Amino acid sequence: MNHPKNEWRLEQQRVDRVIREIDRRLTLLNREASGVKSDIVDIRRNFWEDVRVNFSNDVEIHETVASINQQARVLSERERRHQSVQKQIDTLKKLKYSPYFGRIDFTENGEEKEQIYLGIASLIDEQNDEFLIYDWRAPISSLYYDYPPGPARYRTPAGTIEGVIHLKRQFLIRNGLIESLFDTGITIGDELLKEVLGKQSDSQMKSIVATIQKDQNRIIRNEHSRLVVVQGAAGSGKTSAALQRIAYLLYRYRKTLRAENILLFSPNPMFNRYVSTVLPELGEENMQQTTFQELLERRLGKTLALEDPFSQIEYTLTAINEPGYEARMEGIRYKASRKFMELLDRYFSFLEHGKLKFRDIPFRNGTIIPADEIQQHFASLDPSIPLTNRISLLTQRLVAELKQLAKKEEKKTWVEDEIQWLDKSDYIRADQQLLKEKHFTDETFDDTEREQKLLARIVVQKQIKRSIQFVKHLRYLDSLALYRQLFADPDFAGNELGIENLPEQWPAICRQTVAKLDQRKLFYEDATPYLLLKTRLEGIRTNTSIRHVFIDEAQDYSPFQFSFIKRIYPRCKMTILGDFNQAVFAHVPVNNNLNMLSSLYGSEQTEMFELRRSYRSTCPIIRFTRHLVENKDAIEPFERPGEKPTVTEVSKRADLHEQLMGRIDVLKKAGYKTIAVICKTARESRMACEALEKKAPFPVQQIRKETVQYQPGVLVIPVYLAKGIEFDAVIIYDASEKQYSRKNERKLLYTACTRAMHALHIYCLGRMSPFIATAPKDTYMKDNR
Ligand SMILES: Nc1ncnc2c1ncn2[C@@H]1O[C@H](COP(=O)(O)OP(=O)(O)OP(=O)(O)O)[C@@H](O)[C@H]1O
Repeated sequence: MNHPKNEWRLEQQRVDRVIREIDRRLTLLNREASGVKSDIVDIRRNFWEDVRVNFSNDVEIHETVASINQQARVLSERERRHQSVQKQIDTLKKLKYSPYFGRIDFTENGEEKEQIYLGIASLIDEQNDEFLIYDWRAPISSLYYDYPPGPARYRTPAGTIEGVIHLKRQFLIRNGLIESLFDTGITIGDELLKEVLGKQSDSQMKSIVATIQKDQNRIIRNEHSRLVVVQGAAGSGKTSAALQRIAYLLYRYRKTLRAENILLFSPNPMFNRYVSTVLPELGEENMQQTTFQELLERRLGKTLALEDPFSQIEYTLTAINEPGYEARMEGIRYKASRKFMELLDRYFSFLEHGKLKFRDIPFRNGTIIPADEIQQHFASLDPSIPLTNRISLLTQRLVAELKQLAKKEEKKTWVEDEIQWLDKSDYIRADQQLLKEKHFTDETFDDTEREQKLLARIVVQKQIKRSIQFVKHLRYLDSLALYRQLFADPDFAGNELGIENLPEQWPAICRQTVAKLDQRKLFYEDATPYLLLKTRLEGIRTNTSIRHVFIDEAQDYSPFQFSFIKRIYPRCKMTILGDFNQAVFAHVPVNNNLNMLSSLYGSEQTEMFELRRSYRSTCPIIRFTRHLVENKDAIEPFERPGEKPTVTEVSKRADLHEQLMGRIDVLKKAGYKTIAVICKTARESRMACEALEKKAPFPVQQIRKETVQYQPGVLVIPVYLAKGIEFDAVIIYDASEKQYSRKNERKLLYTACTRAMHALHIYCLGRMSPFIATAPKDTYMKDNR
């Protein structure tokens, strides 16, 4: 819609007025910040002068401690104030650059018309209490995202407010100047969105605050469900909605919720960095981020070498001709399935009525309580007591026994030898103890003997402490041996647990698992089931400080993994986002979907959302990529113009590399900032990178699983590491039928192609993949060389 010049001028005048107000505030806040800062410097410099220090007796010590605490409190109050002022300054600076992005004129029924301007934070004119800017998260702001002009309503804590929107205006303001201004009607084509999406990417994700879509807004503002599940097409804004939702929750619950109470599970370490600028852009601190692998490593400790998911996927894609491959694949799928969960349940019941496995309790270089003695103690406990309670009782008993045994040890000769190696501080401790007991007179025979006894106790305590810790941490319980027992005899599950329908290759799966465990290594697929068994026996260390968990790329998680996360964070709400068309891990069944997640908290506590419209790629790219999946109708393109993807078949690898170089050159000249050559595996990626590096007059970045950050430019990456990330231009290194024709490779190819924002070029060494061949011919341009 065109705007009369006058209208534009009036809006710019308002921007200028708001910026003057921001400047006034900034001057005041900067003054306050420097005052508080000099207070802090003064307090730090004079800390010890202002504290009264006297350690001459108990009363003085007490007063000294109180005085130090008082001074520390003053200091930390000033530091907090400084942080808060600094945060306000940072937000105001962002507002100064771009005060707002939207306006609605709204008449609440029975009230006067109001102009509402939306930005990343609220700003009130202190003279007349007028809202110059409304925070986009304020209740009234939802009108902007939810309705076109016409009747509209929004919810507030006090009830629903109804009225009419007369005008909905979008702005692009940079550096205080209005660059564009659109009024949106009911028409679909969203000019601002087109403009935003048409931009080049860099290596960091952006906030979508100005153009949040209605269906995304429902996810962002959901407050009632314990579990929010989002199934969304590639590029439909799942990650974006998740990050905006975090910002929303931080605003909505600002009195009780902090960024450190929110945890995001990311697909890989590079993704952590990729999304890390979104919340700061909105004036919020970043939530905590982790990967499931990090969680496993923290919980498993260093006792076992754990395979990572990328090594597992690399194996599944490259080891097809190796012996044992089929068994391992079947094992990966089975160990992630509900059937295996049932098997573990039965095994747990079996253990409740049978024997556990124990380790000897160590003391010095030997054993103080052998495993079979622990087994006897355990057998003597009443079997009707629940297993975990019996384990607690056993632990108490063992600790008591260790204390008894320690007394006996004090009399042994090794103790005398060790007394001479004690520290000076141990002698002082013994002397003080004697003094305290008021038995120390002059040098008497009795006192020397008492001192020897005390020193003997100190020697033994130092050693026995380790054994007691060993028991208290339940390391005497050999959970790994119990997990191993499941596989040690392939008939065990059938005969002892009554499990039918074991996988066809169960004996081979058992052999592989045992062989791995005996090397003190753990396949990735064993890690979560093993931890679940371990925690059911030993109890679980829960984390109650986390109140919201977000899981992105959730299609790659198994039911075991969701259960495990739920057990660790028992109090939290969860937001789970995924796309089953991008399930690239071998454990995910081909026809998987996220509906099964409703069983996690029950359907009444769960809300499911679907995002169909894909924003990342141009319309021609989406028209092509949606044919790579089976449910193409669940993907709708956003009308952004661009070139059709190209598909080129070449017969020789040398020609392929030649062609890639030519293509990269054209893309660079066209101004694309991030150009990714996407390979199927890390192995292919290494080879491609070496070949390109030899020819390229520019740097080529090879992305490995350890990579945490990439720079704009040319990069070579295996598809499973590109999850969640996007690039201006994507080149598929080799999409031939050799590479992508099995069922599970369809989703891999779809994931790779959907990383492209503006340009997609597919190369095939030989004939193209059947997944491409079945796409309508008019959705791509074919180029035969
Ligand atoms: N409402 C929106 N306004 C502007 N840009 C948007 C919007 N929604 C999504 N986008 C853009 O679309 C792209 C894809 O978004 P995002 O990465 O959040 O999608 P996704 O569903 O997580 O994708 P994938 O499943 O492929 O990882 C990003 O560049 C994002 O900024």
